[in-house]
Amino acid sequence: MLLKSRDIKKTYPVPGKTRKKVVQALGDLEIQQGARIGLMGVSGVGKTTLGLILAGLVRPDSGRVLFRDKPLHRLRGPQWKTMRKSIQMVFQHPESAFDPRWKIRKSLEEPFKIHGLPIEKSGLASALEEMGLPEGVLDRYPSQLSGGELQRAALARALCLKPDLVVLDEPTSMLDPLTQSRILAVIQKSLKRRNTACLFITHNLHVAKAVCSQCYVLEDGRLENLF
Ligand SMILES: Nc1ncnc2c1ncn2[C@@H]1O[C@H](COP(=O)(O)OP(=O)(O)OP(=O)(O)O)[C@@H](O)[C@H]1O
Repeated sequence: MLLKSRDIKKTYPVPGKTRKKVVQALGDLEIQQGARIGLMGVSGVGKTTLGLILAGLVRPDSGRVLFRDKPLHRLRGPQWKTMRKSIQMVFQHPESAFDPRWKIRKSLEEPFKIHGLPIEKSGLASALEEMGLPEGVLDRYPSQLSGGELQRAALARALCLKPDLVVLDEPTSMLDPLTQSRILAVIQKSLKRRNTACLFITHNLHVAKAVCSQCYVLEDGRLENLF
């Protein structure tokens, strides 16, 4: 098993109130190597929170996340670094995922530097090209790209690291329907080629059915199998 979570609970402070906001994902969620798993649920139910926890970016207050059968949030040193490279997340709001002071090239190169991997210049350009973006995008700042272009640059950045799992949080929400269907096809091809698993967070049942072989719904703090 690549990743497994059980009975996740996370609380957030609410400004001006003593009672905290509780986000729960009770039950099991399992992701096998190469699987395409959907996650649906109404707005505010906690899908992004669960995605962040599964990607190792937020620590739950209670519950368990196992990455390759080891407690994810207890990994340290080289094991933590390996997990950080193996699990990538593409955020719903791509502008928050790019440093506004950096050109796209630096943002795409940075993860390679962090993980001590060689940077293939042509690799970056072809990752962008795969997402329908010209190489010239590398020399632009995030503010010089549209929301949809940034979203595609974020997908290129995550996938060119060849992760084992990518958490995609509404990764095509800013794209027009035509580009959306093209990019969804590209995402699926890329996942299949590298046997990359994905957790696909979406509000769109048609998209979930097109992309995923299995889909969970988070409802009233419980994970249920939708299909
Ligand atoms: N950093 C935070 N601080 C305080 N509250 C937060 C924080 N992040 C999320 N929340 C709250 O936790 C709840 C779950 O948020 P989350 O973004 O996980 O939901 P979601 O299902 O992804 O929603 P959407 O479909 O609208 O993106 C919401 O009520 C939200 O306001």
